[in-house]
Amino acid sequence: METFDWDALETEELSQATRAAVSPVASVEATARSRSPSTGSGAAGAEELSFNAGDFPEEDVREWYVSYERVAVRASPQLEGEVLGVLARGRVLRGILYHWETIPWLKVKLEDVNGGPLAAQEWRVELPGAVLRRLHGTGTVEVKELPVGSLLYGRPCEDSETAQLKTRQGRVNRYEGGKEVLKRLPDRFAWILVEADHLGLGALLQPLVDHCDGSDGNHVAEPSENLKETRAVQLRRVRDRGLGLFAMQKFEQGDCVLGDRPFFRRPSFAQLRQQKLFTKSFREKFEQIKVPFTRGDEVQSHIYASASMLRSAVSFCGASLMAQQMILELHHPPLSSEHPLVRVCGAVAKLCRAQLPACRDMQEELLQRAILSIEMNMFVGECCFLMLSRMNHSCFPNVVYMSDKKQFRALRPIQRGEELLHSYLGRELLLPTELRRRLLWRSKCFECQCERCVAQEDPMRTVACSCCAEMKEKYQVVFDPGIWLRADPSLQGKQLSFLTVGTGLQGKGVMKNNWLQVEAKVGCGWVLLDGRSLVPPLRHMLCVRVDANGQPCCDSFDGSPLPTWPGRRLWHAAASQLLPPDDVQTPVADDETEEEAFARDVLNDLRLEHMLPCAAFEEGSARCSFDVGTGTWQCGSCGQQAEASLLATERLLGRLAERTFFSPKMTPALGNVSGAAMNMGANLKMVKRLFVRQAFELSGACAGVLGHRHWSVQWARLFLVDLVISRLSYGTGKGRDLGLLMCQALQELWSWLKTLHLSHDPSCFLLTRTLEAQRLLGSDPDPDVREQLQRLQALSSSCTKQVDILPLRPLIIDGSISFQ
Ligand SMILES: C[S@@+](CC[C@H](N)C(=O)[O-])C[C@H]1O[C@@H](n2cnc3c(N)ncnc32)[C@H](O)[C@@H]1O
Repeated sequence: METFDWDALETEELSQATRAAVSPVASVEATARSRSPSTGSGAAGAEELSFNAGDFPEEDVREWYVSYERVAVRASPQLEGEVLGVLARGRVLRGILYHWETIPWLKVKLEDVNGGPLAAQEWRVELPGAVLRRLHGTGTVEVKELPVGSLLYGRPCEDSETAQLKTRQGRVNRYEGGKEVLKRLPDRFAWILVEADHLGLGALLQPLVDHCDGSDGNHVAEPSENLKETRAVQLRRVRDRGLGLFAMQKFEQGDCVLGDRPFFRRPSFAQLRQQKLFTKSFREKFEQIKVPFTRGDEVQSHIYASASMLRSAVSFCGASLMAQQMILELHHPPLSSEHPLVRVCGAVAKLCRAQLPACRDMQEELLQRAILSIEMNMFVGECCFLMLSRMNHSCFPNVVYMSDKKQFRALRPIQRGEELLHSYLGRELLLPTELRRRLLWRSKCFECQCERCVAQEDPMRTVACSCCAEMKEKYQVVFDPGIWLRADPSLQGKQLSFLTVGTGLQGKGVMKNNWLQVEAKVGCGWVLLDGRSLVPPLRHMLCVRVDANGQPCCDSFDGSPLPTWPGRRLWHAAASQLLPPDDVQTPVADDETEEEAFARDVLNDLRLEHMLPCAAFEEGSARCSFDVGTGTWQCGSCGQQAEASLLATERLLGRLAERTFFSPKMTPALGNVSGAAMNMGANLKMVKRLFVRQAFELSGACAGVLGHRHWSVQWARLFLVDLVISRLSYGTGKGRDLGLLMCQALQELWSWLKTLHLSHDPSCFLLTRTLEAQRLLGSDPDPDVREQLQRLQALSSSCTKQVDILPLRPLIIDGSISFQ
């Protein structure tokens, strides 16, 4: 789509504005008087139109916004009035409504609409001695002396030792010998036609109304009666959120709700690098910018200055005046905010201004606000919009942004009066509430209050019910020659029967200090599970869990889960298929980082009693839902609460999962990547073997402690799918077995996403992978593979994908392919 050329417009507009501004003020008044102002009737009851400078009573000023594509700002309230500027749809203005021969006009301060804090103002030379100077090398040269009474158009520039006025022609000192040489003239006013029904255009401006959601008994705001809304979308003020966009008509799923043209594009870092702006000393100082970020009782981290902030600073300074003003008008936190991002942007602005010639002339505070504003309002594709940027966020959005078309489409039917909400998050939508809110607070400085974030239950944190599964759990006596079945859970308990090694037992779901209540052929009673709890300890398990086929799932020596335990089975199989045997078995790698060592310790220390029973992994096993308010899990089937200690374990595993699956660590580039490898796609990432092994161990721990429905396990599955797709595409591998693992993981992911009732169809996250899996395995004659493919086909053919939220990540394991 073509971008509107704001620069071209501004040149034209500014030259006209300059002409108007330097012409005598009286000429505007004369024009107005000639149209018999006494015929007008102001919105606030003004009987006469007056264009005198001071006539702008604050009590009559209201907020408006431009609802037509573009509107002209004129020197007088008449269609022939000189055009001083053009405003785009979405601009918000403060002005007073007047009627001029029944036609409504809005009176605005010219400075407000034509540059805002950056606007050039009108100045007059008051005393002799004003000299226009041009910059020359490191100093200035005198151009000419300006006679008393000359009018100038420019902006004060306070950064030099002497206060100056910066005009297009050069600079003029504002004070000489302590006296004011230049005097600023009062504000000028301009006019904008509010409604153009008589021209067949309808409303051009709309009053900015407050939105009432009805919760306080008020009606949902409707368009003003006088000014009928002709647009499908309206801008309103929303409590605690600034502005927001609202539907003025019904939309069906898939309808285009709103499109816009970007007014600003941020250049890529490569483009900036070409300008050789950044010196070594700049870089060093830049890299030191960081501010601590703490939230609640979470571990403290830092917010660092980012390269995108630099790009914002430089591109803002190089943007047209109009674009600069529009950026500053977009929503951003006040500079008084305590949010660390505000301080980081302040430090970046200060550094840029001090060290980059491109930013030297910009006021520090404006630059800080600009960087913040761009951070808050940037869209995919590095664009800023006027209208689209007013859309608020929800983790349960009703519209989705299509970056190729630069428009929003309805994700579901939308009613008239509903707020239009899109998600600022992409794949992060698949994170639990706590993490989503943290991310939004960190990057966009607000506490999300959407229905997903304030819901009592967080389905992302659903875990398997250990109690229910325990009821179905099977055990086997492994201690030779056998153990006693006792009437009570104690060594003093009456001996009921001797159970010989190999005896099968059915768990009753009750465990007390390592004593398990069981049902044996001979009757009910208690057995001790772990011999290590005896005094002196036996250093051996007495009974271990067995799966549905009677196969032991735990090591008979220390009770640790075997690869056959359902919690680990998939991940052990994945590691064996994708990693060389040495990597699966080696306990500690030489090049282990501190972070990796920490993760290993966490996994080793995981308490065995948290490990779920085998039955927890069976189809349809009971689940515990997470209550966000109390931080507890409760089973929907047996009503039992999970152990309180599970919360800390789940948080720890979640933190590791976030680091591991959400932002997989990449191995630094390994030598030269040959042309053949380049064909594999620009985003090919290489992951360390050790990292993959640990990731699978973590996957097993997450699944084994939390069950198959927890978000961390889903991210582990996505990681597995991406690894397998990459392996089947680019490397060598046992295609059939890997293919089966991938198909199963994909199906589980589809079924999980369906249970979440998200706004987006599961295909927005999974279709690319599913189609890729079908393509890669399409020619495999194996009947098991064909059956899996048919299931995937059924999923992919019945979906309504609108966007690709989670693009495929080609992840190559270090050493698994050759670049020769
Ligand atoms: C891109 S702007 C959206 C439009 C903005 N409300 C305005 O007045 O222009 C993003 C900012 O809007 C606010 N915001 C957006 N969604 C919100 C939400 N769900 N809850 C609270 N504030 C929100 C935040 O201050 C955020 O930084």
